[in-house]
Amino acid sequence: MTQDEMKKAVAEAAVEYIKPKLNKESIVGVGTGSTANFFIDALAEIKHMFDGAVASSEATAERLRAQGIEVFDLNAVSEMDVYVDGADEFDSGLNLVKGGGGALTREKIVAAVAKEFVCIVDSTKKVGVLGAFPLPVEVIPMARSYVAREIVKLDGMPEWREGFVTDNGNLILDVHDMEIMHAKALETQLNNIVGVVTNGLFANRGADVVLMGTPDGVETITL
Ligand SMILES: O=C(CO)[C@H](O)[C@H](O)COP(=O)(O)O
Repeated sequence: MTQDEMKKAVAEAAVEYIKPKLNKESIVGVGTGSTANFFIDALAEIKHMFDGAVASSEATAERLRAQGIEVFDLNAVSEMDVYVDGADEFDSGLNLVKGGGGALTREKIVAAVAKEFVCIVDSTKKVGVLGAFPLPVEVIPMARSYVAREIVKLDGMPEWREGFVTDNGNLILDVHDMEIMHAKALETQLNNIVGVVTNGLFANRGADVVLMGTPDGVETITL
């Protein structure tokens, strides 16, 4: 099975988490990236079961609309049962590193609103210790150098993702050489640096379920 086939399999499995709409509005939170794109394709097949979606990026919003799925402003949504998104890494505690596509802040906001976060990954994303994938940190442009210096004090090696601007008009520092032993604490510590918008650690609100595509099929992992 190729990596793409594993991504497609988990995306299709995630559709099972969409509850049919009963007497209330049913809005699905949708992540960003190649695995999330497979999920959007799978969602399009069951459009009749929900009212619309909240997108975690402009790219996702465009793809949802292209599939005929209505995109809602998060401010107009008071309740969301499920958020489905990929990840760059996950560990056995269902802590995640996300933001390879630069959409981490909106992803974290939509995940925060959802009752359940279903993370869809292929087996290459499973790690013993987070941090081999450079940890993205979204920063306000004028704070870039200051935040980079503060990250160096935390033993990280920040690299400016030059030329990339987030959907929020900010910049990304990718932090290399972090062996993340205390994900929750580091997530908070990075967020406390003035000028940081958010960082790609999803530990204080990690995934509730990870669906992992393997060559033998989809594994469901919960705590
Ligand atoms: O966090 C993300 C985007 O900001 C993605 O979920 C993450 O990068 C995984 O992407 P892919 O599904 O393409 O491997």
